[in-house]
Amino acid sequence: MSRWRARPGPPGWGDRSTERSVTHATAANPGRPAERDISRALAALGPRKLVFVGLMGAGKSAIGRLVAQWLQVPFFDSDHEIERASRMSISDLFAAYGEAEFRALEARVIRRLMKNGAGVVSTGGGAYMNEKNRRVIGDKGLAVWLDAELDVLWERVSRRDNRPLLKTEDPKGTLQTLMEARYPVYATAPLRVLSRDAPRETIAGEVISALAAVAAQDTGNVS
Ligand SMILES: Nc1ncnc2c1ncn2[C@@H]1O[C@H](COP(=O)(O)OP(=O)(O)O)[C@@H](O)[C@H]1O
Ligand SMILES: O=C(O)C1=C[C@@H](OP(=O)(O)O)[C@@H](O)[C@H](O)C1
Ligand SMILES: [Mg+2]
Repeated sequence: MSRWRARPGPPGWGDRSTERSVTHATAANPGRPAERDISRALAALGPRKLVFVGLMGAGKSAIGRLVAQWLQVPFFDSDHEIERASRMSISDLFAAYGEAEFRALEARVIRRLMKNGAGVVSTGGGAYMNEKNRRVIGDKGLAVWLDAELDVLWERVSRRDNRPLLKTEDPKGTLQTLMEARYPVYATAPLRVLSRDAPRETIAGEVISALAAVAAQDTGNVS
């Protein structure tokens, strides 16, 4: 058994059906899950990073930030870190140096972000396609795939033109091609949550539940 696993809890621990879900939402924290679920999620995470993967527009950056806020752990967005380090926007980086250079920077940033204990990392949509990135994420983190249908992604990404890979004649078709190539790889992530046309708090709450369920499963294995 690895170090980070949760210890057995009191009777009823893991039997979600017998417990009422008490929400700890406040005006400052609308939709925040019950403290019990937050604790379970943190126990499952241990000293690792929760790493959001998925296609552009899935909500990795938005949901990742909210989950980190609820768990009260540090939040990092790999694209933001790349922009900070290079002092360029992702679009300018692609234009000036090309995708290969961006991917090299991305891999370096991800390796760095996976260090130093618990936290949440939102990756850019291409990061999980790199085998080395998947390895470091698997070693030091727990990946959650925000799975979403094409129309949901398209509705979100078409609002802004900050995604260089979509600067094509048929951006929706490009998104679909990326889906076909990438979804089998995203599907190897240990956790999956369906990102859809629902409030951010709903999706973030389902991420917390998915993490909490990891703790419950582990507890079930300890006897
Ligand atoms: N559940 C949601 N409901 C409505 N809008 C959302 C939801 N999740 C994300 N968004 C919005 O969709 C856009 C893309 O989200 P973002 O977090 O940038 O995705 P990603 O990082 O996966 O590309 C942003 O404007 C974000 O605020
Ligand atoms: O899918 C991709 O290859 C990319 C996704 C973007 O991040 P988001 O997924 O956060 O939009 C960003 O890293 C870059 O434009 C490339
Ligand atoms: Mg993002």
